Amino acid sequence: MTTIALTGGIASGKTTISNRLRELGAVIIDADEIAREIVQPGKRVLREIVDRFGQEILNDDGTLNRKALADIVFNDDDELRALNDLTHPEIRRITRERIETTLIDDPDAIFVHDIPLLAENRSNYDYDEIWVADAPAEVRRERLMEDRGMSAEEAQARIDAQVSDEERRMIADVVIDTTRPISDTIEHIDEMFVRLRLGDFAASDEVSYDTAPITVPKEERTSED
Ligand SMILES: CC(C)(COP(=O)(O)OP(=O)(O)OC[C@H]1O[C@@H](n2cnc3c(N)ncnc32)[C@H](O)[C@@H]1O)[C@@H](O)C(=O)NCCC(=O)NCCS
Ligand SMILES: Nc1ncnc2c1ncn2[C@@H]1O[C@H](COP(=O)(O)OP(=O)(O)OP(=O)(O)O)[C@@H](O)[C@H]1O
Repeated sequence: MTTIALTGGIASGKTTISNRLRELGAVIIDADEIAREIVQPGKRVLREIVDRFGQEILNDDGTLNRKALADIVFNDDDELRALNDLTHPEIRRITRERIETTLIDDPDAIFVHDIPLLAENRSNYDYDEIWVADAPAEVRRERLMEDRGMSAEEAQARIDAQVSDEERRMIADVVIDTTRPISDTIEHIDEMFVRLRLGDFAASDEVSYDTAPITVPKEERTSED
């Protein structure tokens, strides 16, 4: 088994990269997808979220009103922590379960764990390599406004809820520059996948996840963050 963590700030290009890796034969475990599954109507985690945040975060049909919840949690660190405490243990449990099930069927699988909050949570997984999709916050803010119809304030609030680009790069074994044309990024991914198949890992002893800081206070971030 080979395990790769694919992380990056919001709108950094992770999904574009993981779609290509799936085409190449990797098994993708997508944390955002699992996070959506656990808040479907009838699930325990959704009930707990309603108990904590109130009926206002539900749509009329009983599904989660994602924008209403996003407006609350991405503007208040305590509320975000409360949501994370309700969702992250279950996301971690399902992730482990998926890895174990896949391993039974395919012990040689190349796993790619698409995990946006790896640096934030210092998630305790043992990866062969950590790949970071990297684009400056300004570029990602524009993408969120253009592609996802967010206001500048909404986009900035999401970016501010995450660690800086610099902190993410500190835990990287491989940095993937996603400001380049997508075809260049795909070519880079294809080359790295060949390397993985050969079992030739880029992990450097000098990159130590354990010594990376967890956050840089907002006021100390540089404009490139
Ligand atoms: C608040 C919610 C409902 C907003 O939903 P929405 O559809 O607008 O966003 P979506 O889930 O598609 O996430 C998009 C991106 O937002 C960022 N993001 C999401 N949750 C968080 C969080 N808790 N902290 C920081 N960034 C986050 C990530 O970069 C993610 O890729 C949703 O993000 C959520 O339930 N978050 C808590 C679960 C979680 O932490 N998910 C992240 C992966 S583990
Ligand atoms: N070189 C590139 N590599 C990857 N994505 C790129 C590149 N250039 C532009 N993009 C664009 O960046 C946008 C964000 O990409 P994507 O949806 O893959 O990000 P993401 O990290 O999965 O987002 P989220 O954090 O919301 O899950 C997409 O519109 C994608 O087309």
